[in-house]
This record gives sequence, C-alpha cells and structure tokens, in this order.
Amino acid sequence: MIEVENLVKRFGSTVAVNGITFTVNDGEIYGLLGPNGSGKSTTMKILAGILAPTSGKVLVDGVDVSQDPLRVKEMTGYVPETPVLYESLTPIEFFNFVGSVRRIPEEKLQERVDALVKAFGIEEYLGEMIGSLSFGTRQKVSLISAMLHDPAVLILDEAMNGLDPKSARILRELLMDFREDGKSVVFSTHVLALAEMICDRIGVIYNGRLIAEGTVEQLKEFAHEESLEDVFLKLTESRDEVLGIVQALRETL
Ligand SMILES: Nc1ncnc2c1ncn2[C@@H]1O[C@H](COP(=O)(O)OP(=O)(O)OP(=O)(O)O)[C@@H](O)[C@H]1O
Repeated sequence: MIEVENLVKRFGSTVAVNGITFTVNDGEIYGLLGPNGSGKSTTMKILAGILAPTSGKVLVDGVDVSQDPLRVKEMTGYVPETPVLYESLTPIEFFNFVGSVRRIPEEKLQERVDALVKAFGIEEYLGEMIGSLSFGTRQKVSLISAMLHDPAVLILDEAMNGLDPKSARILRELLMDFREDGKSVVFSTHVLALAEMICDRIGVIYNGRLIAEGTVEQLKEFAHEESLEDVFLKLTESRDEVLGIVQALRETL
C-alpha cells in the first residue's frame, strides 16, 4: 500500500508537485495521467525513494520514504521514464549486478532472470552490450531489472514506451498477476486507452495538483464526458486550445 499525503516538491522557484494526496491500495493499479510537465515523474521518483520531497509524507507499506529510503527501495521496483542502465554491461551482467546489490539469493535470481528474459523474448541479446540495444530492448532490460527482487510495489513511469504489441501484452498480463498477488502498482502513461484498460483508479495531475481521481466511470461522470480523452482534455483545460490550434492549422495549410 502506498499513502501519499500533501506531497510538495520544489525545484528552485518551480513547484513541480503542489500538495498531492492519494492512496494506492494493495492489489490496485493506480494510473497517473497529466500533461507534459505536470509533475508525474517527480511524484513517482519521490515514491521510489529517488528524490526527497520538499514536504509532505509518503508511506510505502507503512515505511516513511523520507526516514528510510533504503527500505522503501528494497520494497519497490521502479522503471524510470528514461532507462538508466550501464551501457558497457551486457543484460546478463546487469541482472547479476542488480541481483548482488539487492542481495537476491543466487537460485532465485537465476530462476527469475530466466523466466522474465523468456517472457520478454530478449534471449538473443543477453551477450550484447546494453549501449548497442534498441530502445525497446533497453526498456525490457529496465523492466526485468525492476522485477527481479519480486517487489511489493511497482512504480512504472511510461513503462510501455517502445514495447512492441506482444511485449506490451505480456507486461499487461504480468501487471494483472501482480495485482492478483495483492501488490500495488503506480503507472503513468499518455496513452489513455491503455490507462482505461489496466488501471483500477486514475489520478489526473495538472500543474502539480491532483485535480480529479476515481475509476474511469467515476471520472466520466465527474466531468460529464463520454470518453476518457474528453475527460482529460476538459480537466486539463486543453480542449478549447486543441480546437483553436486545429482550426488555425486548417486555415493555414
Ligand atoms: N531536476 C529538476 N530540476 C528542475 N526542474 C525540474 C526537475 N525535474 C522536473 N522539473 C520540473 O518540474 C515540473 C514537473 O516535471 P515532471 O518531469 O514531473 O513532469 P511529468 O508530468 O512527468 O512530464 P512528462 O509527461 O513530460 O514526462 C516541470 O516543470 C519540470 O520542468
């Protein structure tokens, strides 16, 4: 379970996260939606113990991320928006490195590496340097490394980026199993159809604030709209702007 209370993050004069409160229950996939620069990645980095909040509280299974970020990192698997990987290692060397840092018993590590590598179909790249791999394959390496220690919580920042349809489906199925096992997932995406498909609840972030929260049906009701896209555009005050831009383009082109 993840409890976020009145979270604030400032970078100098920029308020990236401005008093966000939400809870992700055990066995729940929580989607974070919001326009570019609205504060999703910053929020997720704080949840993962990567970034310290300016103020507010984050508890992961009752552990305060400000007081014990190491414990939170042990419980959490985090996939950043841009994979941070060692370019000169091969995937297998990287998985072994992650295994030793996370102190995963040898046998368990081997078992999980084998299963996840097979699931994402990257067997043929295990001996290549990570720096030489395609974007999608690097994303798979990042995903696998985040799941090796069987975390109780997964923080996935646009994790479907670059995945082909087969791998995207496999990740979706894995997330369903994750939910079934009572774990918590925070999932950001710009692909609204994907959010609709996998998220139990969605929080809409705009200008660092959580402006709406609920199931897709609740959000549609709240915004009096029929599609999640219209809900999103209305809540983030983008719809009139989109119409204006399209109109101007039509007149010009
Ligand atoms: N390290 C940093 N230093 C200064 N400003 C930052 C830093 N990280 C993020 N910001 C700013 O904080 C705000 C929120 O950024 P964030 O990356 O959290 O947005 P986002 O919702 O994840 O955007 P996107 O959808 O484009 O990934 C932006 O104004 C961004 O420029």
